[in-house]
Formats: sequence, structure tokens, C-alpha cells
Amino acid sequence: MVSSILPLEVAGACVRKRGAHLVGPVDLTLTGKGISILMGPNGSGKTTLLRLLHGLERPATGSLRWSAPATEARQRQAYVFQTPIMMRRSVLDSIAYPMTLHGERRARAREMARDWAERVGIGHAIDRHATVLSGGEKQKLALARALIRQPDVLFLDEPCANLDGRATREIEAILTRARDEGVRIVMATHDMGQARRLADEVLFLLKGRLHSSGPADTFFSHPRTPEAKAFLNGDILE
Ligand SMILES: Nc1ncnc2c1ncn2[C@@H]1O[C@H](COP(=O)(O)OP(=O)(O)OP(=O)(O)O)[C@@H](O)[C@H]1O
Repeated sequence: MVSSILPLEVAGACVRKRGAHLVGPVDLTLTGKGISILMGPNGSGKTTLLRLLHGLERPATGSLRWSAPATEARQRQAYVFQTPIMMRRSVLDSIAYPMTLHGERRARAREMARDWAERVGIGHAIDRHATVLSGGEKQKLALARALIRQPDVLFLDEPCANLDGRATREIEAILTRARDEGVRIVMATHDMGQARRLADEVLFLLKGRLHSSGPADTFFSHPRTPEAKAFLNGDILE
């Protein structure tokens, strides 16, 4: 087993669907630590790029290479959707599920799930049915389920869309703690304030292309291109 599935090398990768060119060609190296935030106007390809990186989309051309065999790379990454899908079981069993799925004993998996429920702030709800949780609680459950197997890389697509300020703050705290514990995070967000709070690196997408990538401080304080400046100004980019 390798010590990390990173770096990921993406070379000339394009996504096409029914003849339409959605994203690419993208060249990107994902390495090191921290939180990369994917930013860009609506339809610029953030979701498609995340799905490509996680293997939910196949590149029509180009390649993605993890520093581990494919099966290991797949098992050591996780993905959190904007609207998490809840299973018809208790909160505790939902969090434990990825562990039992990969062969952990049920009692041990449930013990770990109890810890994770506490860590993400839904310890009070472990016996409830997952489907009756509030939006913020569901997203916390999704995070616990994603983090319980200690992934090297966590992808998230707008995890705080539709959540109130308090739930957003709590989820950001879970993410910064995961980052500090060594999980490499790549996340799409529309929320400029959230990007400023969380980003170590910004990946700025425009029309399906990676327009720029680099340290967040530089992107926000000295955007290098007219397009990045216009985006930060709130201008409409087409
Ligand atoms: N299944 C699909 N079939 C055809 N076109 C698609 C499909 N999914 C997305 N697209 C198109 O691909 C482009 C990129 O979409 P994507 O959802 O990745 O962008 P986004 O930056 O995440 O958008 P938003 O910010 O609105 O969520 C858009 O033009 C979109 O209309």
C-alpha cells in the first residue's frame, strides 16, 4: 500500500457528453495538503471537473493518474454531493455502512460511527432514521460517512448550498479539522465568502477550462487576469 494516493496527475483530460464538449482539456497536478476551492461562473464546469477527478466521468481524451493502483486510489477517496442521498436506516448504521461494506466487524464499525457522529455534531441523533434529519444534519452525516474511512482525498460539490449560517459554520469547522488532520480537500462553491474562509488554493474555471490555479491569497488580492478580476467584481462572464 502506498503512503498516499497523491499526487494526481491530470493531462489533457476532456469530458464530452452526447457530442457536446463540457470540460477540458485540463492539465492539473493535485498534490500536497490543504483545501483547493473550485470557483467559476454557473456552467463553467465545476461539477463536471469534480466528477472527472473522482472517476464518475471518464475522460474522452487525456488521462488521470493517481500514485496508486486504480482500486486502491478509488477506495481512498470520497465524494460528498450537494444533496446527500440518505439511506433507509438509522444515522448510526448509515455512518457505519462504509466500514461494514469494506469488511469491518459490525460492532467495531458502530463504535467508530458513534465517535464520528459526535465529532460532526449529530451524536444526539444516532438512533433516528437518516431520512428525517434536517438539511444541515444530513450533510454532517454525509461528511461522517465520507471521513470514517480516513480518505486521502475528499471531493465536495457545494456542500453548504441551501444551509443556514450556523450549519455552514459547523460544516466549515469539520472541513478545516479534516484538512488539519491531513485530508486533501477539493471543493466547489459559489459562495465567495466561504472560498475566502477556506481556500488554500483556488482553481478558477471558465468555459470548461482551468483558467488559473494558485495560492488563494494571490487570487483574491492580486488576480492576474481581467477575467479573474471581473469574476471577483461580480461581473457576468460569458
Ligand atoms: N449530463 C449532461 N449532459 C449535457 N450537458 C451537461 C451535462 N451536465 C452538465 N452539462 C453542461 O456542462 C457544462 C458544465 O456544467 P457543470 O454542471 O459542470 O458546471 P458548474 O460550473 O458546476 O455549474 P453550476 O455552477 O451551475 O453548478 C454546462 O454547460 C452544462 O449545461
